[in-house]
Amino acid sequence: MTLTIALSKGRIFEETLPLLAAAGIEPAEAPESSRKLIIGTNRPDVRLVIVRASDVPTYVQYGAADLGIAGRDVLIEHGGAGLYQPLDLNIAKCKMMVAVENGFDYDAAVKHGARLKIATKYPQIAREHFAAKGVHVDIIKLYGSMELAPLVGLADAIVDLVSTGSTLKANNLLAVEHIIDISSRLVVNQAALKLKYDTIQPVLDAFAGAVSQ
Ligand SMILES: Nc1ncnc2c1ncn2[C@@H]1O[C@H](COP(=O)(O)OP(=O)(O)OP(=O)(O)O)[C@@H](O)[C@H]1O
Ligand SMILES: O=P(O)(O)OC[C@H]1O[C@H](OP(=O)(O)OP(=O)(O)O)[C@H](O)[C@@H]1O
Repeated sequence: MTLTIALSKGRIFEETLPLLAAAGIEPAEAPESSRKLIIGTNRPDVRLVIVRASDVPTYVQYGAADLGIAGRDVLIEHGGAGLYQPLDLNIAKCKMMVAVENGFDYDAAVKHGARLKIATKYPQIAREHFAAKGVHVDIIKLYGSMELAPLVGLADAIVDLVSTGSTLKANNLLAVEHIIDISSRLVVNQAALKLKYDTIQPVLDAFAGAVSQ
């Protein structure tokens, strides 16, 4: 039975390579240099499909891929329906943060009960965070370049991923609140796990053994 693994290009693909190697899987091509969306491997029974990071849970949910690797951010926004999440892979690590333009008094705005405009690619995470704090917000959904929003008056604050902090710094922004730690997880289609148990379980075991703490 063929095993299909959904991955996104870039950091997740790169950081997944050692885990795949531990399971005896080597991609035949690198997605960065190939236009192909289905990539074979050294194992005739394993193929990779290359999709947008935020589409990985959808492919796995509907069984178009048996396994996938997705960030906790993406999984929370997706909701996780139909997905088994057996393993935190400890890769693509970063933090979900609230950030504002330098000089904006975030604490005062929150204290005064002002209604804040929040630009983000992660509306679910943002909504839950501010609801838990009892802060009223209008969420403005963006698909990228969130850092621009406070600089041009689109939003008071952003909810975005931060790793080194250099993107915030380059745009005169300051992180004011930590929401959650993010890393990527292995996701498995629940039906596939039963039907293809003999193929999937050794891959899960190999990944678990190769996760760095
Ligand atoms: N700067 C970062 N450092 C470490 N991990 C990150 C960083 N930015 C994002 N991530 C994590 O890596 C995952 C994949 O990020 P990537 O940049 O490949 O896709 P994306 O551009 O966020 O998604 P899409 O292409 O679907 O819009 C994210 O979902 C997140 O969990
Ligand atoms: O704190 P830093 O180390 O600067 O990382 C943070 C940046 O990383 C992510 O963008 P990414 O590099 O994935 O660019 P993209 O969203 O345009 O793919 C995220 O959206 C931030 O903009």
